[in-house]
Amino acid sequence: MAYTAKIGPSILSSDLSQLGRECERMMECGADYLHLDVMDGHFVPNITFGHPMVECLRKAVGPNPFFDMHMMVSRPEQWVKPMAAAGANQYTFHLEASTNPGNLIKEIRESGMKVGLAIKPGTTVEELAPWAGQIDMALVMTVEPGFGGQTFMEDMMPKVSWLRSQFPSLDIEVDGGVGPDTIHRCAEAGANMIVSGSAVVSSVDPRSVIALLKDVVLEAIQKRSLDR
Ligand SMILES: O=C(CO)[C@H](O)[C@H](O)COP(=O)(O)O
Repeated sequence: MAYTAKIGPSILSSDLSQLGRECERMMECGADYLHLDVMDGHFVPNITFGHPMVECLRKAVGPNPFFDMHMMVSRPEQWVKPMAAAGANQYTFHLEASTNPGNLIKEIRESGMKVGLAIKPGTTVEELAPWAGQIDMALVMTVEPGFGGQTFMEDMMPKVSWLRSQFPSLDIEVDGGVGPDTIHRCAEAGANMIVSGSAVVSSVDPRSVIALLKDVVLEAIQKRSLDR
């Protein structure tokens, strides 16, 4: 099995005036990567930040933390080069926002970033499937994108199970309402990259929450490999 368990806190729910420090805090608490939510107020009804902020963050936290950019934007092709220059490591765009996913995947790769492809709850996994062989990661949204702190949509889990059965070595990420109460369902379905916002960032003990999430996913991966 090529994939492993990785926990990526979403810093959307953190104190945005202290973003650099919050990112460092998450890494010190055992995060494997950082999930950065870019929202343009058009693709989703909320605005966060863009590449100038990512560039500042990169300078603040140094070269190591892996920046997984979740691009909730209407024109994802517009921000590939600026995000690569700002220090992003992975560029995850929404299938719903792209007119030419094949071309965009190529552009992201050429700019030196890994490629993620996200689907909203209303998009079927079969629509993502034609691109799965060309991407590094599939993101199955487990809330409607736009806001942190929403309720986990368990009915998205068949999408994750299907992807895992069809693409055994693909990184599969879940995002939205994931925490200690919902991680078991994600892990059983086959997700290995876990975005968790409020459950980690607002916890009094983020280190323990990250460790718990990771243990559950590692256990599920181990079980799957024994069952094969
Ligand atoms: O993409 C997102 C919202 O669109 C966030 O990453 C997500 O909601 C994480 O926050 P929480 O774990 O609190 O739901």
